[in-house]
Amino acid sequence: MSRLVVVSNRVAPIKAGKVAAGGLAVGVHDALRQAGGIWFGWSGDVSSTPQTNTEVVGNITYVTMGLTKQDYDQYYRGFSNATLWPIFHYRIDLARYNRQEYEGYRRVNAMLAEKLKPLLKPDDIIWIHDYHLIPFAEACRQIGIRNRIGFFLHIPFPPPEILTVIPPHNELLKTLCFYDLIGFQTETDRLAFQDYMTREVRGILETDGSLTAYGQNFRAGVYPIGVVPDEIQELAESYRVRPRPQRRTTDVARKKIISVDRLDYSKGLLERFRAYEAFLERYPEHRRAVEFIQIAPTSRSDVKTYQTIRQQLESLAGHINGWLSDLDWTPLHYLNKSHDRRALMGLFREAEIGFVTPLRDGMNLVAKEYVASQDPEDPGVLVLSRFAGAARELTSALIINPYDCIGMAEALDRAMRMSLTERKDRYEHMMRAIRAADLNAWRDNFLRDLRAFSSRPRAEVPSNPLFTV
Ligand SMILES: O=P(O)(O)OC[C@H]1O[C@H](O[C@H]2O[C@H](CO)[C@@H](O)[C@H](O)[C@H]2O)[C@H](O)[C@@H](O)[C@@H]1O
Ligand SMILES: O=c1ccn([C@@H]2O[C@H](COP(=O)(O)OP(=O)(O)O)[C@@H](O)[C@H]2O)c(=O)[nH]1
Repeated sequence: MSRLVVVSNRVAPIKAGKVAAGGLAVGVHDALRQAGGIWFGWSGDVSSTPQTNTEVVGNITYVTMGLTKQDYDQYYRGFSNATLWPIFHYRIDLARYNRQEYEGYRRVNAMLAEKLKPLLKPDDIIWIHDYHLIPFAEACRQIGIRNRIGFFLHIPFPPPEILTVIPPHNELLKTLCFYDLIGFQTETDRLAFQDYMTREVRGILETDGSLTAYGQNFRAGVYPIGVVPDEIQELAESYRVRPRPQRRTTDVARKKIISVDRLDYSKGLLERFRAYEAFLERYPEHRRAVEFIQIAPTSRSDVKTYQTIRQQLESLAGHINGWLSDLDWTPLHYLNKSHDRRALMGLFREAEIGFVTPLRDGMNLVAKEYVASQDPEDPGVLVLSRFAGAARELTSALIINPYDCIGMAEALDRAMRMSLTERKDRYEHMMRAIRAADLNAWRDNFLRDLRAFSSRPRAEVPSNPLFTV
């Protein structure tokens, strides 16, 4: 069997016990642990003399490299997270474009491809992850790498009307055509991509389902990322059996609502806080009977839009607690610290309601983790945004629209009152969906299709001196 080489901007922490907040790191790590191979990407270090580091842990060889400050600013902070991220999450209002940043993004992709080349064997399968690395395959082809290369987009793919806001959208999307297989989280994302390729650049949808555009023939498919439900169950249970601090006899048993997200404007945190406030206003009978725990580790905190949302959240959390708290009741616990997986799964199991309300999200693994952590005999209720990729599979959650504040408040009230029978019915239905599309299925289906779509002669790739290192 050919070796798997994974390339992603973010590589999960190599040291055991360190927290990887972010679905890509969690999902890819689990997938590589099964198959073994190389994981190649950014170390997270920024310095004037970037180092390459190789470390072997079990069956995974981690090859990570630092970035210069200029590369980091242009490639990661700039084009990836201030242009692509907001636009791919339908937030044109938060996006900006800078031509130097785009050139830096292309340059870093070319540099990474050069660094990867000497590590490759001819029959390696290369699996590239996410929006930071859209031009990676083209950069590989330009330097003569002939291996099969697949790409998985973890975030949504916007409709052409939104995508074309990116000034070099044509040039950028052309580079995607150098992959053999392109994977999306949902059918909506795949269709938006197909729409762009056929309407915008007059690509052809072939009778075998493949696409031809810019002289390249490639495939696009849907591979929803999943979790490993049994492992999550075990983590959640083992957390619960740990001794708990003695409760005071006067302590009230309160229901818990839990949310866990990177602190990102795409996650709908402001709307969620406002909905919780509306819920306590409209249903005063629930006051003191509930507490909301929001875990939101800071993310990309040197990008302006992330600093703004953080300030807004601090102010709103202070406002809610200021007007509602009592000496013996804090309605909202807002924590910026990241937590390890065991603790999170334990907290999910203890919470009666999982409140997952992104404005737009590729998948949202937290939604699946919340369900998989539950006690099957007494499961909690998932309240889930229709705009999370996970809503396509978890149709038995209480589906809400995160732009509808009162609708979310009503869903919380319904979740608080839901009977055990209904909770179990919904839980069992969701668990069937989670098991049917678990993490192994995600990895196996993608790699099966990539292997099946065998290498074939490709059109010549003219090398572009601007992006050659
Ligand atoms: O690497 P960072 O800039 O710190 O950000 C963390 C990751 O965030 C995004 O995760 C996405 O992938 C998840 C798993 O497929 C998916 O459930 C979620 O909806 C996405 O937002 C990002 O796509 C990753 O590249 C980042 O590493
Ligand atoms: O303090 C934290 C916060 C989050 N996570 C994990 O980070 C992932 C977040 O993935 P998701 O798909 O929900 O969103 P993303 O952050 O990738 O956009 C999930 O596996 C969480 O359990 C974690 O381990 N510790």
